[in-house]
Amino acid sequence: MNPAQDSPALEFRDVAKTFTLHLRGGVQLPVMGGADLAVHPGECVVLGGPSGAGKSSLLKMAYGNYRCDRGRILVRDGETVIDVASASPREVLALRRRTISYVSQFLRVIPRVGAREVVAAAGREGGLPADIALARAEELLSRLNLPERLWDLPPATFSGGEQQRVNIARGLIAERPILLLDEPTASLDAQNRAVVVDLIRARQAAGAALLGIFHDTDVREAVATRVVDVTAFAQKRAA
Ligand SMILES: Nc1ncnc2c1ncn2[C@@H]1O[C@H](COP(=O)(O)OP(=O)(O)OP(=O)(O)O)[C@@H](O)[C@H]1O
Repeated sequence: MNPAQDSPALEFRDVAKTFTLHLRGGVQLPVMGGADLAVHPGECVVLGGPSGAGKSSLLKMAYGNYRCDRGRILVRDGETVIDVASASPREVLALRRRTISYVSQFLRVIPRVGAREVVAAAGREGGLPADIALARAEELLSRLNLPERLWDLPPATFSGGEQQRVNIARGLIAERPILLLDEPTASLDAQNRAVVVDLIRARQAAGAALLGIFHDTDVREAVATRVVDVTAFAQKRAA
């Protein structure tokens, strides 16, 4: 058996995070300490715990948006392992191109770029040839029921649910081995939630490692292979 199959795709080891509020006289806000969590290929680990417990912060640290104060965040990148906690910005950007996708609930809109191109561009950035990226963008947008009349319009004026579907297509088009999902179904109706559940399950069946936050109980039950309550990490934060 290939030992890489058994090793995690993503692993938090003894991770701690305290926010320092510089505009509030440097007030320290400890969020978590001693966070240990491993996500293997083919798993969909769902983060649980009350609002403010640190679920989104864990995802943002794994994506390199937030620094962690202590510990390691190990990402398997092909044959090597990269510690996001100590990686250079250049290494983090390379990981985002090759290895990790992050879907938040909000689309960062690019002015004047149409929805189809927003999605296709994400595919090209992930290494897909232009024609495949375009075809796959169209396939995803139609699967996600985004009306074709909207495909060439910039998503700035789209409804919350329409923007979220463009965002999901953007995050899924490149099929990277690790997928971070921060409430990707928050503004969706039942029909589109079901489509997203199918897309997530397909990525999981293909061997991707998924780590996500889903407040919707039905979605959570449909996709989770394991739920990890982050309250334990919050309890180990600095006093
Ligand atoms: N950029 C930031 N600056 C300061 N504090 C922050 C920042 N981001 C998060 N926090 C604080 O860290 C704590 C954890 O926030 P986080 O968003 O990770 O929680 P969560 O479990 O995802 O919550 P929710 O379920 O409400 O989305 C909160 O108290 C929040 O106020």
